[in-house]
This record gives sequence, C-alpha cells and structure tokens, in this order.
Amino acid sequence: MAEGVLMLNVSDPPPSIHHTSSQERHSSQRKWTEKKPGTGKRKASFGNPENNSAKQRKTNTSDQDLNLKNETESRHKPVILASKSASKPKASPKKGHGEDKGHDRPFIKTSSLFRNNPEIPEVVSPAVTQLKEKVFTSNSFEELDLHPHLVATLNKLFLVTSMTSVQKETIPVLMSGKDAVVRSQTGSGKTLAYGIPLVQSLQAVRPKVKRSDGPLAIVIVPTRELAQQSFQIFQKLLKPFTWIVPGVLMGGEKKKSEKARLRKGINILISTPGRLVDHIKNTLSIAFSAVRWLVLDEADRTLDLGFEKDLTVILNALNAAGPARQNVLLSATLTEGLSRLASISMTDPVYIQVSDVDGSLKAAEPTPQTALQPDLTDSYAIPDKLQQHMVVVPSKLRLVCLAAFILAKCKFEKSQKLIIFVSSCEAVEFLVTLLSTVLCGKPSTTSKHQPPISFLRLHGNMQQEERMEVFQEFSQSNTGVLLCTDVAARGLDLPQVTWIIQYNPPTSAAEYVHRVGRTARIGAKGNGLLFLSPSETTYIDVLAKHNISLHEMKMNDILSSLKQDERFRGRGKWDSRRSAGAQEQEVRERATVLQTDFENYVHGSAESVQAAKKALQSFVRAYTAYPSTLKHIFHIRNLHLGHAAKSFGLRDAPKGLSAATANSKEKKKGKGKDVKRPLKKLTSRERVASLIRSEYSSGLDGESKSKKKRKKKKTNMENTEGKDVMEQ
Ligand SMILES: Nc1ncnc2c1ncn2[C@@H]1O[C@H](COP(=O)(O)OP(=O)(O)OP(=O)(O)O)[C@@H](O)[C@H]1O
Repeated sequence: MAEGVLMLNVSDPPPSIHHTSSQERHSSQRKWTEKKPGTGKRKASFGNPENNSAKQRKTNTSDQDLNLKNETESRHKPVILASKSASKPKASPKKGHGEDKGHDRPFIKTSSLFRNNPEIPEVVSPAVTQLKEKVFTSNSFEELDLHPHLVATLNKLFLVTSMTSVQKETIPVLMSGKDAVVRSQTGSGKTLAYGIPLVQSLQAVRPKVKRSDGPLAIVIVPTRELAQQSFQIFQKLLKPFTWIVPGVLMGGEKKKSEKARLRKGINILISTPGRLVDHIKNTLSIAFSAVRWLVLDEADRTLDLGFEKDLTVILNALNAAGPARQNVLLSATLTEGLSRLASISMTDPVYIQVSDVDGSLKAAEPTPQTALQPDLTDSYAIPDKLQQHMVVVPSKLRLVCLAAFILAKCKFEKSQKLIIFVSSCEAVEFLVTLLSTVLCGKPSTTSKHQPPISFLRLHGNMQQEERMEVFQEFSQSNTGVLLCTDVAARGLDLPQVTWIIQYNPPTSAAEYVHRVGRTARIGAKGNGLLFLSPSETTYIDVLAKHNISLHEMKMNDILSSLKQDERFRGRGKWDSRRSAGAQEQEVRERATVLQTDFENYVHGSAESVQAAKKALQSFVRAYTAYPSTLKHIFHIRNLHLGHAAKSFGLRDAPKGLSAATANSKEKKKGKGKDVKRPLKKLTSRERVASLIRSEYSSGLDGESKSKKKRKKKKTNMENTEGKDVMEQ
C-alpha cells in the first residue's frame, strides 16, 4: 500500500476514528487504523500532532461550556444568495432545515470549540533573501520596430506606454526569430511579451495571411478561463489587422461549432491541451502545415503530469506537419525540468529570467550549458508589493476563523475583493452555500442597509457557461468573495483583488506562487494569507527554500473581529473595561455562536448533512494527493477526522468515510481517465495527476452532461470569435 494511506472504511470499527464531542473528552489516546506494507491491518497509536498531551490541553480548558440554547435556536433563515451566480448552488437551503421548523427541532449543543485543540506552536519564519524583480522599465514601445498601428493599439486600447522588464527583454528576442524560455513573476506582462511579437510577425507576412491558411500560431494554456482571457487579448491586439483571425478551442464548448470555425479558418489558435488533442484526433479540417509559432503559456503546468501525454500528441502532430517554427515557453515558475523539454523541442532557446543582482531581467544567449541558472531555479520572485501572511489554526476552528476573516474584510472594510483557494470542487460548492447562508442570512442589527457579501464559486465541475459567467462577473466587480479550486490559480488577470486566502495549502511552492499571484499584479498592492494547522507549520520551511517568507497573523486577532458583529454576541454582557481574559472569553463565545450557526444550518436538513460529508470526504481525498516530498507535513494520519468534520459544520466525524470512494465515483463519471486503479492503490504522483486532471480537465469528460443541459442559443464565443466581430 502506498505510504501511509489511511483506511477510513465503513468496515473499520468506529472507535478507531476520532470523534469530536463527547468521545474526545473521554479518549485521551486516539487511534487510527493504518495498514503497513506486508503487515496486514494493524491498529496504531500515533503521536498525532493534533493529539494533545494532558499538559497541553490544560492551557485551553479555561473556557466554560456555553449554554447557547437561546442564542442558537432559530438563528438564521435560509436566504437567496447574494449574487446571480452564487444563487444557484447545488445544495441550496430547502425546507427541512431546522430553522424552518423553528421550535420543533431539538437543541443540540455545540461541543467546545476551544478545548482539546493542539497547542499552536511558536512559528519562526526562516530569514530569506527574497528575489526581487523590477516590473517596469522606462523604455517605450515606440523604441521597438513595431507596426505603428500596433503601437497605437497598445497605447489606446491597452493603455500601456512603457514596457515591463519581461517585455523589454522578450520582445526583441522573439522579433529576431529565436526561441525563448521566459520566467518572470506573476502579473508582470508575459502575455503581451509574446503576443506583441507574434502579431507583429503575422501582420508582416506577404501575401497577407488568409483565413484559409489555417493556424499560423498555436497558443496552449492550461485552463478554459485563461484560454478565453488570452483570446480576448489577441482580439484587441488584432484590431488593426482584421485579416488575421484569432480563435479559441476549449472544453465545454460545442465541438461541432468548433469544427465549423476551424473549417472557416483560425490563424491564431488558442486552446487547452485536451481539446486540441481531441480535434487533432477527430477533426479532419485541422491542418498544421502553416504553423510557425508555438507558445506554451504556464509551460510548467502544461508539461505537468496531467498534460504530458496531450502535449506529446500536439508536438508530434506539429512536427509531422509543419515547417520550422518559433517556440516560446513562459511561466513564473519554470524550473530546471523545463530545460529537458526545451532541449528536445526548441532550437538554441534564449533564457530570460530575473537577475539576482539588481532585479532586472536578463536574456542569456545560448551556451553549451544553456538552462535556467540552477541557483535561481528554486527561487521564485514574488511581487514587491505583496504582503504575505500565514495563520496557524487548529482544524476545529478553521471554519469560524475563515468566516471571521471574511466578515472583517468584506463587512467592516471597504472595497475588498477576496479569492479563497480550496482543495476540492465539492468543498467549494459546500462552503459557498454555507458561508453565504450563514454570514448573509441573518440581518445585522448594526448595519441594516449593508449589502450582503457576494459569494461566487469557480471549479472544474461547473458547466462551461456558468464558469464563464462567474469569471466575467468577478472580473468586473469591485468587491466580493470567489471560492475556487486551483483551476483559477494560473494566469487569470482579475483586477483589484486585495486578498488571496489559501484555506487549504497548495501542493507545491510553485502553486503557492501562482495562487498568491492573482493579487499584487503589475505593481499593485496585494495580500496573501495561508491557513496552516499546527501540524503543518513546517510548510513555511518548504516555502523558505524557494525564498518565500511569511509573516504570522494570530488566529485570536482574526477571531476578535467577531466582536464587531452583534449577530454573534452570545449571552454575555460585556463590560467595555473588562480584563484581557474576559475579552478573550467574549471572542470565544462569539466564535462558538458562529460555529453553532454553521452546525445548525448543516444539521438542519439531510441534504446539507450529505453535502457536508461529501465535502469532508473530498477534502480527505485531496489530502492524500500531496506529493511524497511533502508527506512528512501533509500526512493523512495527522488529520483528526472529528476536528476536520467541525470545519465542515458537522457535529461529529461521519462514519464510513473512505478516501477511496470519492475516487471510484469520479471514475464512473469518467474523470481521471488515464488512471485505472482505485485511488488508494495509486502512487502519490498518480494521485496528484488524477486530481490535476479533474481540475484542469479540458471538458471532454463532461461533454455529454453539458450537451444535455446547454441551451441552444449561441455562446459568447461563437458570437465574438472571428473577423466579423473584430471589424465591428
Ligand atoms: N507594459 C505594460 N504596462 C502596464 N500594464 C501592463 C503592461 N503589460 C501588461 N500589462 C498589464 O499587466 C497585467 C498582467 O499581465 P499578464 O496577465 O500578461 O501577466 P503575466 O506575467 O502573464 O501573469 P501570470 O504569471 O500570473 O500569468 C494585465 O492586466 C496587463 O494588461
């Protein structure tokens, strides 16, 4: 069996699984059932980091049990969610919730949130020298030998005049016809760094490019939203050059209409890898004989486990058909592994990356050892104005801590726009419903006219049309909260995001960099907050190895913001001159009221209990997907199931939770198509690949389902793609 895979099967005797409320008070020794290779099933008592010694517990037992009966009964009514997109969550509140039944529902007391938690360790973030990269240069686009209409488009449509560092280095290299490997920080303008020379080169082709020439450039990106975003950038860049037609292919769109567009002709083809492979295999009219540019944006992701095969098919198809072409690889986190691909698919590429000396970007001409400088490949440049924070939160308190943070930002501060990264689609669905219902459900007594917080969701299991709607809605809004999976981690340029919250830690330092890079773009300010449980705090050492340093925020400071919200007042009458201990007690009481609200909502209907269990299960499954290099930090045996259950509003750890069953259900739906074995038998690399595929799926798997549901009207894409629209 793979390293430390947890057996949490229904067949296991219940006492082996941790439970929270009454059980935890009596069991000082918690036991997991774990199977070790060759030893058969055995029961083992682990030094669970969340399993406190009696001494540690003493520190947390000062709080009283709270009699919350009056406070918690009928606390909130289910509401229609605040925003259009968030108004359609799957597990929407329905009759049957305790709140609807009012006094009929028996009161169930929330077990103490603040007892039996692991001690929060002292966290010392190692000192690191952060790699800094200058964003802007004083050089203007006029200095380059670009078509004047292209320069005018940049000035008037993109409102940009001076080049960023990565543009200054990359554009001349690509205009000279060379291949390039480009690494520069998130939000530094890499899209235009390849888009400008690409358009400059195609507009100069004589005789003029015709639609019927088919693709001259192929741009591969990992997600549909990024494909759409890149397509829109090309539409703008090509405004003066109406004879060159851009087009996008991506999962979730009607293949038939994509085929028709391919037949008519697309000159700059932007696609997710899976969808392009599908057309290579099934669309006769796709021809690569004219392709002279290949761009792999977010190249490290595109080359990742999940997409490796797709990329091989694409490269083979291009190599078989096309003339010599220019190749470009770009990302904020290109590592040395990329050099391998560069060496087989590129000709003497120029490496462009930040210099550690002065923060400027440098282009390194090919040498016999051409590669990203090994001493720099592990260090990721983080935007200068990005404030990075972390908070250590015991599992039981995660949900209230997240909720308190959201309230602090979105209710008591102005113009805050948050992205919250969560490890699974099911958990995103569940949390959006839970948070929007509980946090917006009860009218505030202090601010009656305050608009509700807008919660949106984005993940790989959503219908394509809705994904696009959410993406556009969140892009255009000035405030709100987007809960999402890593499907939104790469490349998306969402304006004015003020906070990135990583509620579940990412599976690599590179993913950390991309997630947090959705804020502080192009010289703007931004903030990041990483949630870690006490057993996960050594993750900061992993990040430090990549020159990433975080400042600690205290959980209690976040929770204290609940004091501003009268809805969570509890039963206490708090004196303004009270002692520090009394203040702490007030915070605890308010947090408990909020947790009780969550639990009352969840246990108010069988449907929401089911949704919570599903979300918990998917969280556990995602926890098994951390790569083996991080297993010493994120090991499933470190999870306390009862405490984790609380963070999904469940009063107790559900029985019969299995890390494997979620995967087998996914199999039936056709996800993880390359992996035939049950999840528990997969290697950790395969588990990561399987999860990545399901998140970044090009949409082929979901096609039949989406076909049934999709309306007949033409999609935005079909209406806006192509010459006709660009001429409008
Ligand atoms: N020269 C420039 N001057 C001002 N703004 C620019 C310039 N070039 C690009 N931008 C803007 O910077 C933002 C970020 O650009 P882009 O999305 O290309 O970054 P990126 O480096 O690809 O980021 P990521 O690594 O996250 O994909 C965009 O809003 C873009 O319009």
